[in-house]
Amino acid sequence: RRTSRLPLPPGPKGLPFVGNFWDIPGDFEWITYHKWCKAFNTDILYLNLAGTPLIVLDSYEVVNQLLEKRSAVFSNRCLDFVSVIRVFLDTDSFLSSRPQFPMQSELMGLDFNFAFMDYGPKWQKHRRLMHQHFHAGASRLFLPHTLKSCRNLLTRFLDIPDDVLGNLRQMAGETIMAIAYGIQVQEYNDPYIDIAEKAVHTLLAAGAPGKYLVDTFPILKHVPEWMPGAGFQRKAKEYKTLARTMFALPYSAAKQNFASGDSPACFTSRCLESLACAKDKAFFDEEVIQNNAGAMYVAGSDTTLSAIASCILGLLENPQVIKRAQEELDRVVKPGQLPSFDDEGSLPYITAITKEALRWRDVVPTAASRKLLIDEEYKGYRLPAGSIVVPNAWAILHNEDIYLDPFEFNPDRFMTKDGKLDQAVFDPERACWGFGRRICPGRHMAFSAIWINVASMLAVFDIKKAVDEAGNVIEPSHEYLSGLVCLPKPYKCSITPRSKEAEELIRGYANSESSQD
Ligand code: HEM
Repeated sequence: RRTSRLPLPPGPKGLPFVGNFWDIPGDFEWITYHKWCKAFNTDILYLNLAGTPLIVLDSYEVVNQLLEKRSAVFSNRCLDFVSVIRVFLDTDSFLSSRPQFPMQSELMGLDFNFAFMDYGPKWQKHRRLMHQHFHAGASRLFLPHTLKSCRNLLTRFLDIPDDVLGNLRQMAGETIMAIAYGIQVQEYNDPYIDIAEKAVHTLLAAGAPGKYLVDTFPILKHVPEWMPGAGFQRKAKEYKTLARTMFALPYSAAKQNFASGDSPACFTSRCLESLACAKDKAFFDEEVIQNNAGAMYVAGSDTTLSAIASCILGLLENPQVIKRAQEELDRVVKPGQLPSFDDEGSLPYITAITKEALRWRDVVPTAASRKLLIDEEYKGYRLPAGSIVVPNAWAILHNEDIYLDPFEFNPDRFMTKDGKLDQAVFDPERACWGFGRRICPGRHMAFSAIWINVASMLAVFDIKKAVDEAGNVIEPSHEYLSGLVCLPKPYKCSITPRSKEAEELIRGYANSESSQD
């Protein structure tokens, strides 16, 4: 009752009925959210999406208070009757649910992807299994797969130096197919990667709140497919088939390999093995394994590709960073060898570059939205139950009070004068993987993949801006595709071996691998 008398957070005034629906841009909306926050001098913004409240959290402080430290917020009011009930009912989940958009959950039938699932026992089952295999220690068991596809990437850059995004996409797909299913994909036109790519792009396209009109006006879900303007119904049907095939096809191949005893160590084989154990049977089943493996491709392929592609863009603009990184690599990595994960502690500058890439062009700028389950209060404002809550990670990672010149790619910001990682600087990993209970469970694996690929590419390649036939430098456009995951548009650059020895090193590795196969 008390909360209902409080004012809503500030925000632009909307029109009757539609509210701010037409004010929110379809692309890069997090930039507009941040501008509004500045204009209203607030870090918590209220928008009205034709009746559905949308709340933007624009600073680390507010995100931390609401999504991470809820227990602290509650301990301030520990005698409050409602708080006590919440603790008993585990409504600690009050901001851990996802908004359910009719396009995704009902029409596309994506409830089997746990990244989109509502908080509850079903989500917990999925999350627990994923955590078991991907926490900091466990995910190290998959590093050999990550290393192998990284080294294959180096060979691809020798053979097709122009196709930056294509090569990175193949590397990311190869890594996940090996880790999730133990499948070694084909070098070109792999059927598993092809179907997964199609499905992922359609899923991510439907991921942003309000992308489809039916998300704002759910009544439209009853419009029949044949009606003019019902294109979304046909799209949804097409996506549903794609996504289901993507989840089922590689899983059944992995299961067959497991049954024939021909399965390399991977997530699926490990889970199937432990399913034989009665204790594990109680908390997961085959459906959970299949859903988790499929979610890995959806959540882990374009994200990893985007981070490395952005990193290359940052390096192209800053040749001095490449020079400093190569000096470090030449000092640490023994001649005739490629970087390995054992070198991580001795290559702080490569770690700084990886962190800067994750900060500079934040891959998931609005993390992933949440649904507020109960009326809440923050700094004297009322946050109504049912609100879509958008944590603006981009605003945190580009906050001038935290980072000097936040739009510059500058890994040196993470280094101390004596060449160590500066622990005093706000770590972008506190925002780029999301927050609280829904924080990215693949973050350890993803960080390792980005780190080893950046280290290895810099160790053996010179990376420069491309030059056209007349000798003019081709400036990369720095254009991005906006979406739940932000991806750079294809760009040109020059990636050439640093020396004859570097080329031989890459080829030598590829030859030794193929003789082992
Ligand atoms: C650069 C790479 C990556 C980035 C930037 C990234 C970022 C994120 C973010 C921001 C979220 C939303 C968190 C939230 O709601 O607060 C998320 C969720 C998720 N990520 Fe990642 N991710 C990456 C790679 C991966 C990889 C490699 C995997 C799998 C192996 C993965 C699996 C997931 C899953 C399953 C979720 C949903 C978690 C849930 O809803 O409980 N991600 N990720």
